[in-house]
Amino acid sequence: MGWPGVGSLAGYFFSRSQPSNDSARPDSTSTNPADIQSDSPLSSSDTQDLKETRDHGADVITNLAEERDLESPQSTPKASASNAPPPVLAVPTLSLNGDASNGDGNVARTENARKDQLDPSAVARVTSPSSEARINHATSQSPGEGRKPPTSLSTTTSNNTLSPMPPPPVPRPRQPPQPNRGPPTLQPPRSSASSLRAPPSAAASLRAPATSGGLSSSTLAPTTVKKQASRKVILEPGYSPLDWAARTSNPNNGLRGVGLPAGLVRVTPSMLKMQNGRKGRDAWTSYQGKVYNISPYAPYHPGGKGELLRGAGKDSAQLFAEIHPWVNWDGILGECLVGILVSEHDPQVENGLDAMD
Ligand code: HEM
Repeated sequence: MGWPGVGSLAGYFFSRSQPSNDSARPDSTSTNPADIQSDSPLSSSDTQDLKETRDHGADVITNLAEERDLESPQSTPKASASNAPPPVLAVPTLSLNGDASNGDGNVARTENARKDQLDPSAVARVTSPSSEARINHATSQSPGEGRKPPTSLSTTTSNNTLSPMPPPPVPRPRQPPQPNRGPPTLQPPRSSASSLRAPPSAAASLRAPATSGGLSSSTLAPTTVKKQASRKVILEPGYSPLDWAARTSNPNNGLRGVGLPAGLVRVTPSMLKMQNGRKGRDAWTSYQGKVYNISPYAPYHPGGKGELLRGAGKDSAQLFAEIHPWVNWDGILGECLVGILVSEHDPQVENGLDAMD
Protein backbone atom coordinates (compact mmCIF):
# COMPACT_ATOMS: atom_id res chain seq x y z
CA MET A 1 0.00 0.00 0.00
CA GLY A 2 1.30 3.40 -0.93
CA TRP A 3 0.74 6.92 0.19
CA PRO A 4 -2.96 6.95 -0.71
CA GLY A 5 -3.59 4.04 1.63
CA VAL A 6 -1.68 5.69 4.38
CA GLY A 7 -3.66 8.87 3.87
CA SER A 8 -6.95 7.09 3.99
CA LEU A 9 -5.91 5.26 7.11
CA ALA A 10 -4.90 8.51 8.76
CA GLY A 11 -8.23 10.03 7.84
CA TYR A 12 -9.95 7.06 9.33
CA PHE A 13 -8.21 7.42 12.65
CA PHE A 14 -8.73 11.14 12.59
CA SER A 15 -12.49 10.71 12.16
CA ARG A 16 -12.62 8.15 14.90
CA SER A 17 -10.75 10.38 17.32
CA GLN A 18 -13.40 13.16 17.28
CA PRO A 19 -14.77 14.21 20.74
CA SER A 20 -18.23 12.79 20.06
CA ASN A 21 -19.01 9.64 21.94
CA ASP A 22 -20.51 7.97 18.98
CA SER A 23 -17.04 7.66 17.57
CA ALA A 24 -16.67 4.45 19.54
CA ARG A 25 -19.12 2.89 17.16
CA PRO A 26 -17.25 0.42 15.03
CA ASP A 27 -17.09 1.35 11.44
CA SER A 28 -18.28 -1.66 9.55
CA THR A 29 -17.68 0.09 6.26
CA SER A 30 -13.97 0.17 6.77
CA THR A 31 -12.44 -2.74 5.03
CA ASN A 32 -8.70 -2.62 4.42
CA PRO A 33 -7.49 -0.85 7.52
CA ALA A 34 -9.54 -3.09 9.71
CA ASP A 35 -8.28 -6.14 7.90
CA ILE A 36 -4.73 -5.13 8.05
CA GLN A 37 -4.83 -4.07 11.70
CA SER A 38 -7.01 -6.92 12.85
CA ASP A 39 -4.80 -7.49 15.86
CA SER A 40 -4.59 -3.80 16.73
CA PRO A 41 -6.56 -2.15 19.49
CA LEU A 42 -8.91 -0.78 16.86
CA SER A 43 -10.60 -4.11 16.60
CA SER A 44 -11.93 -3.65 20.15
CA SER A 45 -15.02 -1.64 20.89
CA ASP A 46 -13.79 -0.46 24.19
CA THR A 47 -13.76 3.30 24.55
CA GLN A 48 -10.69 3.26 26.70
CA ASP A 49 -8.78 1.44 24.02
CA LEU A 50 -9.94 3.99 21.54
CA LYS A 51 -8.54 6.78 23.66
CA GLU A 52 -5.24 5.06 23.94
CA THR A 53 -5.25 4.56 20.29
CA ARG A 54 -6.06 8.21 19.79
CA ASP A 55 -3.18 9.26 22.04
CA HIS A 56 -0.73 7.11 20.23
CA GLY A 57 -2.18 7.48 16.79
CA ALA A 58 0.84 9.18 15.40
CA ASP A 59 3.13 6.40 16.52
CA VAL A 60 0.97 3.80 14.95
CA ILE A 61 0.90 5.71 11.69
CA THR A 62 4.63 5.93 11.73
CA ASN A 63 5.08 2.25 12.41
CA LEU A 64 2.69 1.38 9.66
CA ALA A 65 4.58 3.62 7.29
CA GLU A 66 7.86 1.99 8.21
CA GLU A 67 6.41 -1.46 7.61
CA ARG A 68 5.17 -0.37 4.22
CA ASP A 69 8.61 0.85 3.43
CA LEU A 70 10.09 -2.51 4.31
CA GLU A 71 7.71 -4.17 1.99
CA SER A 72 8.78 -1.90 -0.86
CA PRO A 73 12.55 -1.90 -1.11
CA GLN A 74 12.46 0.77 -3.80
CA SER A 75 11.00 3.41 -1.55
CA THR A 76 13.22 5.92 0.10
CA PRO A 77 13.58 6.02 3.87
CA LYS A 78 11.39 8.57 5.58
CA ALA A 79 11.67 10.69 8.64
CA SER A 80 10.21 9.14 11.72
CA ALA A 81 8.43 11.00 14.53
CA SER A 82 8.79 8.12 16.95
CA ASN A 83 11.35 7.65 19.70
CA ALA A 84 13.60 5.75 17.37
CA PRO A 85 17.28 6.60 17.25
CA PRO A 86 17.94 10.06 15.90
CA PRO A 87 17.91 10.28 12.12
CA VAL A 88 21.43 11.56 12.15
CA LEU A 89 22.70 8.03 12.75
CA ALA A 90 20.54 6.75 9.93
CA VAL A 91 22.51 8.57 7.21
CA PRO A 92 23.31 5.94 4.60
CA THR A 93 26.97 5.33 4.12
CA LEU A 94 28.78 4.46 0.98
CA SER A 95 29.67 1.06 2.30
CA LEU A 96 28.20 -1.86 0.40
CA ASN A 97 28.74 -4.29 3.22
CA GLY A 98 26.33 -7.14 3.54
CA ASP A 99 26.51 -7.13 7.30
CA ALA A 100 24.10 -4.65 8.89
CA SER A 101 25.52 -4.96 12.34
CA ASN A 102 26.38 -1.30 12.55
CA GLY A 103 23.08 -0.48 14.16
CA ASP A 104 21.57 1.40 11.25
CA GLY A 105 18.62 -0.91 11.18
CA ASN A 106 16.26 -0.04 8.41
CA VAL A 107 18.71 2.02 6.46
CA ALA A 108 21.27 -0.76 6.46
CA ARG A 109 18.69 -3.25 5.33
CA THR A 110 17.60 -0.91 2.58
CA GLU A 111 21.16 -0.56 1.40
CA ASN A 112 21.52 -4.33 1.45
CA ALA A 113 18.45 -4.62 -0.67
CA ARG A 114 19.90 -2.13 -3.13
CA LYS A 115 23.23 -3.93 -3.19
CA ASP A 116 21.44 -7.19 -3.97
CA GLN A 117 19.89 -5.53 -6.95
CA LEU A 118 23.22 -4.31 -8.29
CA ASP A 119 24.09 -5.83 -11.57
CA PRO A 120 27.53 -7.42 -11.48
CA SER A 121 28.05 -6.29 -15.00
CA ALA A 122 27.69 -2.72 -13.80
CA VAL A 123 30.77 -3.17 -11.65
CA ALA A 124 32.57 -4.73 -14.54
CA ARG A 125 31.80 -1.70 -16.67
CA VAL A 126 34.08 0.42 -14.53
CA THR A 127 36.85 1.35 -16.86
CA SER A 128 39.15 3.18 -14.54
CA PRO A 129 41.54 0.77 -12.83
CA SER A 130 41.72 3.03 -9.81
CA SER A 131 37.96 3.14 -9.46
CA GLU A 132 37.78 -0.59 -9.81
CA ALA A 133 40.45 -0.98 -7.26
CA ARG A 134 38.56 1.22 -4.86
CA ILE A 135 35.40 -0.77 -5.36
CA ASN A 136 37.16 -4.06 -4.83
CA HIS A 137 38.80 -2.71 -1.79
CA ALA A 138 35.50 -1.51 -0.37
CA THR A 139 33.71 -4.79 -1.04
CA SER A 140 36.45 -6.94 0.37
CA GLN A 141 36.70 -4.93 3.57
CA SER A 142 34.70 -6.13 6.50
CA PRO A 143 33.36 -3.67 9.08
CA GLY A 144 35.44 -5.00 11.92
CA GLU A 145 38.68 -5.31 10.05
CA GLY A 146 39.28 -1.67 9.39
CA ARG A 147 41.42 -0.64 6.47
CA LYS A 148 43.62 -3.22 4.92
CA PRO A 149 46.32 -2.89 2.37
CA PRO A 150 44.77 -3.03 -1.07
CA THR A 151 45.65 -6.61 -1.74
CA SER A 152 43.03 -6.87 -4.42
CA LEU A 153 44.68 -4.07 -6.37
CA SER A 154 47.54 -6.19 -7.55
CA THR A 155 45.20 -8.97 -8.61
CA THR A 156 43.03 -6.56 -10.51
CA THR A 157 45.90 -4.95 -12.33
CA SER A 158 47.53 -8.24 -13.15
CA ASN A 159 44.35 -9.49 -14.77
CA ASN A 160 43.79 -6.23 -16.60
CA THR A 161 45.05 -5.25 -20.00
CA LEU A 162 47.98 -3.33 -18.54
CA SER A 163 51.26 -4.85 -19.52
CA PRO A 164 53.48 -5.80 -16.60
CA MET A 165 56.78 -4.07 -16.10
CA PRO A 166 59.77 -5.85 -17.61
CA PRO A 167 62.03 -7.61 -15.18
CA PRO A 168 65.16 -5.76 -14.14
CA PRO A 169 68.30 -6.58 -16.06
CA VAL A 170 70.44 -9.27 -14.67
CA PRO A 171 73.56 -7.69 -13.17
CA ARG A 172 76.78 -8.83 -14.64
CA PRO A 173 79.05 -10.67 -12.29
CA ARG A 174 82.24 -8.79 -11.68
CA GLN A 175 85.32 -10.27 -13.14
CA PRO A 176 87.81 -11.21 -10.48
CA PRO A 177 91.15 -9.43 -10.84
CA GLN A 178 93.60 -11.30 -12.95
CA PRO A 179 96.57 -12.47 -10.95
CA ASN A 180 99.10 -11.35 -13.55
CA ARG A 181 97.55 -7.97 -14.31
CA GLY A 182 97.35 -6.45 -10.87
CA PRO A 183 94.73 -3.94 -9.77
CA PRO A 184 92.94 -2.10 -12.55
CA THR A 185 94.14 1.47 -13.01
CA LEU A 186 93.20 4.32 -15.29
CA GLN A 187 96.72 4.66 -16.62
CA PRO A 188 97.43 3.32 -20.06
CA PRO A 189 99.39 0.15 -20.23
CA ARG A 190 103.09 0.53 -20.17
CA SER A 191 104.97 0.04 -23.33
CA SER A 192 108.46 0.43 -24.55
CA ALA A 193 110.03 3.85 -24.97
CA SER A 194 110.09 3.49 -28.70
CA SER A 195 106.30 3.32 -28.90
CA LEU A 196 105.95 6.56 -26.95
CA ARG A 197 107.87 8.56 -29.50
CA ALA A 198 106.05 10.54 -32.12
CA PRO A 199 105.96 8.93 -35.52
CA PRO A 200 108.60 10.25 -37.90
CA SER A 201 107.39 13.00 -40.16
CA ALA A 202 108.09 13.43 -43.83
CA ALA A 203 110.79 16.03 -43.12
CA ALA A 204 112.53 13.64 -40.78
CA SER A 205 113.78 11.65 -43.73
CA LEU A 206 115.59 14.76 -45.02
CA ARG A 207 117.46 15.42 -41.82
CA ALA A 208 120.91 14.14 -41.16
CA PRO A 209 120.73 11.11 -38.90
CA ALA A 210 122.50 10.98 -35.62
CA THR A 211 125.97 9.52 -35.86
CA SER A 212 125.86 7.91 -32.45
CA GLY A 213 123.81 5.07 -33.73
CA GLY A 214 126.59 3.77 -35.90
CA LEU A 215 124.63 4.42 -39.05
CA SER A 216 126.51 5.13 -42.21
CA SER A 217 125.96 8.54 -43.84
CA SER A 218 127.48 7.61 -47.10
CA THR A 219 124.16 7.82 -48.90
CA LEU A 220 123.24 11.23 -47.43
CA ALA A 221 124.46 14.71 -48.16
CA PRO A 222 127.28 15.88 -45.89
CA THR A 223 126.33 18.40 -43.24
CA THR A 224 129.33 20.68 -43.58
CA VAL A 225 127.43 23.99 -43.63
CA LYS A 226 128.37 25.87 -40.49
CA LYS A 227 126.12 28.33 -38.82
CA GLN A 228 128.30 31.34 -38.24
CA ALA A 229 127.50 34.15 -35.89
CA SER A 230 126.38 37.39 -37.45
CA ARG A 231 129.18 39.85 -38.12
CA LYS A 232 126.99 42.75 -39.02
CA VAL A 233 127.90 46.08 -37.57
CA ILE A 234 125.83 48.95 -36.30
CA LEU A 235 125.78 51.55 -39.03
CA GLU A 236 125.98 55.28 -38.42
CA PRO A 237 122.75 57.21 -38.74
CA GLY A 238 122.00 58.11 -42.38
CA TYR A 239 123.99 55.15 -43.75
CA SER A 240 121.26 52.52 -44.00
CA PRO A 241 120.65 50.49 -47.14
CA LEU A 242 117.75 52.85 -47.92
CA ASP A 243 120.07 55.83 -47.62
CA TRP A 244 122.49 54.18 -50.07
CA ALA A 245 119.64 53.50 -52.46
CA ALA A 246 118.63 57.14 -52.29
CA ARG A 247 122.17 58.31 -52.96
CA THR A 248 122.66 56.08 -55.99
CA SER A 249 119.40 57.27 -57.54
CA ASN A 250 120.81 60.73 -58.06
CA PRO A 251 122.39 61.08 -61.57
CA ASN A 252 125.10 63.54 -60.44
CA ASN A 253 126.14 61.56 -57.40
CA GLY A 254 129.96 61.54 -58.27
CA LEU A 255 130.34 57.99 -56.95
CA ARG A 256 132.98 56.97 -59.55
CA GLY A 257 135.50 59.46 -58.17
CA VAL A 258 136.85 62.88 -58.88
CA GLY A 259 138.94 63.54 -62.08
CA LEU A 260 137.93 60.45 -64.05
CA PRO A 261 137.18 60.83 -67.73
CA ALA A 262 133.64 60.10 -68.95
CA GLY A 263 133.08 56.58 -69.89
CA LEU A 264 134.83 53.42 -68.76
CA VAL A 265 138.51 53.64 -67.82
CA ARG A 266 140.97 50.91 -68.82
CA VAL A 267 142.57 49.79 -65.58
CA THR A 268 145.65 47.54 -65.39
CA PRO A 269 146.34 45.43 -62.26
CA SER A 270 149.19 47.81 -61.26
CA MET A 271 146.85 50.72 -61.52
CA LEU A 272 144.26 48.81 -59.37
CA LYS A 273 146.90 48.11 -56.78
CA MET A 274 147.73 51.77 -56.46
CA GLN A 275 144.05 52.58 -55.73
CA ASN A 276 143.95 50.92 -52.26
CA GLY A 277 142.30 53.76 -50.40
CA ARG A 278 145.45 55.14 -48.88
CA LYS A 279 147.12 58.59 -49.31
CA GLY A 280 143.85 60.21 -50.10
CA ARG A 281 143.11 57.93 -52.97
CA ASP A 282 139.83 56.05 -53.51
CA ALA A 283 139.71 52.33 -52.99
CA TRP A 284 139.17 50.37 -56.13
CA THR A 285 138.36 46.66 -56.38
CA SER A 286 137.72 44.40 -59.29
CA TYR A 287 134.92 41.85 -59.71
CA GLN A 288 134.41 39.78 -62.84
CA GLY A 289 136.67 42.06 -65.03
CA LYS A 290 135.22 45.35 -63.88
CA VAL A 291 136.68 47.93 -61.54
CA TYR A 292 134.48 49.65 -58.88
CA ASN A 293 135.17 52.53 -56.59
CA ILE A 294 134.13 51.16 -53.19
CA SER A 295 135.16 54.19 -51.13
CA PRO A 296 131.69 55.86 -51.22
CA TYR A 297 130.01 52.58 -50.17
CA ALA A 298 132.32 51.85 -47.20
CA PRO A 299 130.17 53.66 -44.56
CA TYR A 300 127.08 51.77 -45.88
CA HIS A 301 128.58 48.31 -45.83
CA PRO A 302 126.71 46.17 -43.29
CA GLY A 303 129.78 44.13 -42.50
CA GLY A 304 131.75 47.22 -41.68
CA LYS A 305 134.30 49.42 -43.50
CA GLY A 306 137.22 47.25 -42.57
CA GLU A 307 135.66 44.13 -44.06
CA LEU A 308 134.89 45.90 -47.28
CA LEU A 309 138.38 47.41 -47.65
CA ARG A 310 139.91 43.95 -47.40
CA GLY A 311 139.35 43.81 -51.15
CA ALA A 312 140.73 47.27 -51.94
CA GLY A 313 143.40 47.46 -54.72
CA LYS A 314 142.73 43.83 -55.82
CA ASP A 315 140.08 41.38 -56.94
CA SER A 316 137.31 40.71 -54.27
CA ALA A 317 135.50 37.92 -56.06
CA GLN A 318 136.80 35.18 -53.75
CA LEU A 319 136.05 37.06 -50.51
CA PHE A 320 132.67 38.13 -51.75
CA ALA A 321 131.71 34.58 -52.71
CA GLU A 322 132.86 33.19 -49.40
CA ILE A 323 130.75 35.52 -47.32
CA HIS A 324 127.61 36.53 -49.21
CA PRO A 325 127.35 35.12 -52.67
CA TRP A 326 123.61 35.93 -52.74
CA VAL A 327 124.26 39.67 -52.66
CA ASN A 328 123.63 41.54 -55.91
CA TRP A 329 126.92 43.27 -56.53
CA ASP A 330 125.98 45.26 -59.59
CA GLY A 331 122.67 46.25 -58.07
CA ILE A 332 124.44 47.96 -55.17
CA LEU A 333 127.65 49.28 -56.83
CA GLY A 334 126.40 50.02 -60.35
CA GLU A 335 126.87 53.77 -59.97
CA CYS A 336 130.43 53.15 -58.63
CA LEU A 337 131.71 51.45 -61.83
CA VAL A 338 135.12 52.97 -62.92
CA GLY A 339 136.05 50.88 -65.88
CA ILE A 340 137.30 47.54 -67.03
CA LEU A 341 140.33 45.57 -65.95
CA VAL A 342 142.99 45.21 -68.72
CA SER A 343 146.41 43.73 -68.94
CA GLU A 344 149.53 45.61 -67.94
CA HIS A 345 150.71 45.99 -71.43
CA ASP A 346 147.54 47.58 -72.81
CA PRO A 347 148.79 50.76 -74.58
CA GLN A 348 145.59 52.64 -73.93
CA VAL A 349 145.95 52.18 -70.19
CA GLU A 350 149.03 54.25 -69.85
CA ASN A 351 147.34 57.14 -71.52
CA GLY A 352 144.49 56.89 -69.20
CA LEU A 353 146.68 56.81 -66.13
CA ASP A 354 148.60 59.80 -67.23
CA ALA A 355 145.36 61.67 -67.70
CA MET A 356 144.29 60.81 -64.11
CA ASP A 357 147.52 62.13 -62.67
C1 HEM B 1 136.20 42.75 -49.70
C2 HEM B 1 135.15 42.32 -49.74
C3 HEM B 1 134.04 42.17 -48.71
C4 HEM B 1 134.10 41.64 -47.49
C5 HEM B 1 135.28 41.05 -46.83
C6 HEM B 1 132.77 41.68 -46.93
C7 HEM B 1 132.43 41.22 -45.67
C8 HEM B 1 131.14 41.24 -45.17
C9 HEM B 1 130.76 40.72 -43.93
C10 HEM B 1 131.69 40.07 -42.95
C11 HEM B 1 129.48 40.90 -43.80
C12 HEM B 1 128.57 40.47 -42.59
C13 HEM B 1 127.86 39.20 -42.92
C14 HEM B 1 126.95 38.77 -41.84
O1 HEM B 1 127.09 39.21 -40.74
O2 HEM B 1 126.07 37.95 -42.12
C15 HEM B 1 129.02 41.53 -45.00
C16 HEM B 1 127.66 41.81 -45.24
C17 HEM B 1 127.30 42.44 -46.42
N1 HEM B 1 128.05 42.84 -47.43
FE1 HEM B 1 130.02 42.56 -47.62
N2 HEM B 1 131.97 42.25 -47.82
C18 HEM B 1 132.67 42.56 -48.91
C19 HEM B 1 132.27 43.16 -50.06
C20 HEM B 1 131.04 43.62 -50.29
C21 HEM B 1 130.65 44.35 -51.46
C22 HEM B 1 131.55 44.77 -52.59
C23 HEM B 1 129.29 44.55 -51.30
C24 HEM B 1 128.42 45.28 -52.23
C25 HEM B 1 128.41 45.10 -53.49
C26 HEM B 1 128.90 43.98 -50.05
C27 HEM B 1 127.61 43.97 -49.54
C28 HEM B 1 127.24 43.41 -48.35
C29 HEM B 1 125.87 43.34 -47.90
C30 HEM B 1 124.66 43.79 -48.62
C31 HEM B 1 125.90 42.71 -46.69
C32 HEM B 1 124.67 42.36 -45.77
C33 HEM B 1 124.29 40.92 -45.97
C34 HEM B 1 123.20 40.49 -45.11
O3 HEM B 1 122.30 41.31 -44.85
O4 HEM B 1 123.24 39.36 -44.67
N3 HEM B 1 129.99 43.41 -49.46
N4 HEM B 1 130.05 41.72 -45.83
